[in-house]
Amino acid sequence: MTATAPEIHRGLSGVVVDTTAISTVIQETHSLTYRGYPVQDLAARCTFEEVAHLLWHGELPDAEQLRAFQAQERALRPLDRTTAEVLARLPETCHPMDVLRTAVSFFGSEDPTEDDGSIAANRTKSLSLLAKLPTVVAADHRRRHGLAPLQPDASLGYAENFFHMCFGAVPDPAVVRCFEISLILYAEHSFNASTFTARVVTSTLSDLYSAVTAAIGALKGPLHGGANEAVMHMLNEIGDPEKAGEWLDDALATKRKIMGFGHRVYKNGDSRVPIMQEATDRLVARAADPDVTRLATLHASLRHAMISRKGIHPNLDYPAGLAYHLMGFDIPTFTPIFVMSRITGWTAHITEQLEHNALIRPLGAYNGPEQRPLPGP
Ligand SMILES: CC(=O)SCCNC(=O)CCNC(=O)[C@H](O)C(C)(C)COP(=O)(O)OP(=O)(O)OC[C@H]1O[C@@H](n2cnc3c(N)ncnc32)[C@H](O)[C@@H]1OP(=O)(O)O
Ligand SMILES: O=C([O-])CC(=O)C(=O)O
Repeated sequence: MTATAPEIHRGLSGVVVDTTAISTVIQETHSLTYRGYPVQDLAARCTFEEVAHLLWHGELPDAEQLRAFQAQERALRPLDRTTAEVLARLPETCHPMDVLRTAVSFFGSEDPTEDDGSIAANRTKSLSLLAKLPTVVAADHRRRHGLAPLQPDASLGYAENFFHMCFGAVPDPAVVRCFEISLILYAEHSFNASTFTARVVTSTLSDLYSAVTAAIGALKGPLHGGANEAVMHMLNEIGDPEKAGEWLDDALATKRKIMGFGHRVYKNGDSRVPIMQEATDRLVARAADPDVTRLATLHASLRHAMISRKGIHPNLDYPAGLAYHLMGFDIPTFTPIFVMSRITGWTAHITEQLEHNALIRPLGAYNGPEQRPLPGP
């Protein structure tokens, strides 16, 4: 009697592994909700801090809760001297995602409550990471440009403070708002690869820092968060809007993946793209610069060509990559900004995993050699 071959779901495609109350991606209607609220409404009406509270606590904060949340986040922003020294010793060629991964791992080693996995302890750690990650990203951004780090400014909101720490100035509120919209859109996306990674690590009852460190590693890859950087490299490679179609034909002929396009869940368009594209278009209009207009034309031409040639739509990384460039960030900062936002979703999932934990351990269908004896003697 031959055993029936197991059904294999490569890449876990289409597999439902657990329930979640944090967000849902409805591919049929291209919609996304966080705790039931449509993401486009959150992007239109909320601050990133309110969305972080929503993801962690299940509800938007009232005025008093928001004040307390902001005060705690602002107080936790500075890095201690040891962390700053450790990060300053990393090679200057080190990718900022490696800097962040090291920073989170180091935060864990310094935290005497590292192994306390209670909800209360994990909330404190999550807030501390939310507050400190921008300080790390901004210090590293400045280091790449030969500049000394700037201390966080507790009078500024999350998004404004990040600009201040990177550039020593806060831009026009319209630019800050576009940035904040990107943070809201990047905050959470159900069982994506990095969140699933965090849940796998958490399912072994390992600590939150280990789960977040692993999630950063998963996000770094160009098939996931690293795509927002790859988008900008690709636009630079094409250079000329006139060449978009020809470049795409050559790339597709060599089976190259076009960065910022396609999605495992959305097959007819990512629900977040129209909101981010509108925000990016506002940055383009505001710049009123021929080079920016050229870049935006190239961006639009490639999008149209990809949809018409392959029927494959852009994902959030496509407009976000261009937006971050227009805001003045260098390319290696793009995926770390994604981390500054997704830390909210990851840590909400870590809590949810712990509340109903089951060790995550799938099976593999073995296709190696039959059992055999070791070579003699
Ligand atoms: C925030 C985020 O993480 S969003 C994702 C960011 N990643 C990217 O932008 C990287 C580029 N995109 C991709 O590599 C893919 O679309 C993924 C990894 C995101 C999704 O991949 P999957 O769900 O596994 O789809 P899969 O790779 O099987 O694609 C199905 C078909 O569409 C093609 N396809 C999908 N995306 C692309 C793309 N970006 N460029 C070219 N072809 C593509 C595949 O080649 C495949 O074609 P085939 O059936 O002829 O072999
Ligand atoms: O859901 C996914 O697979 C990837 C994604 O868009 C995200 O993590 O924001």
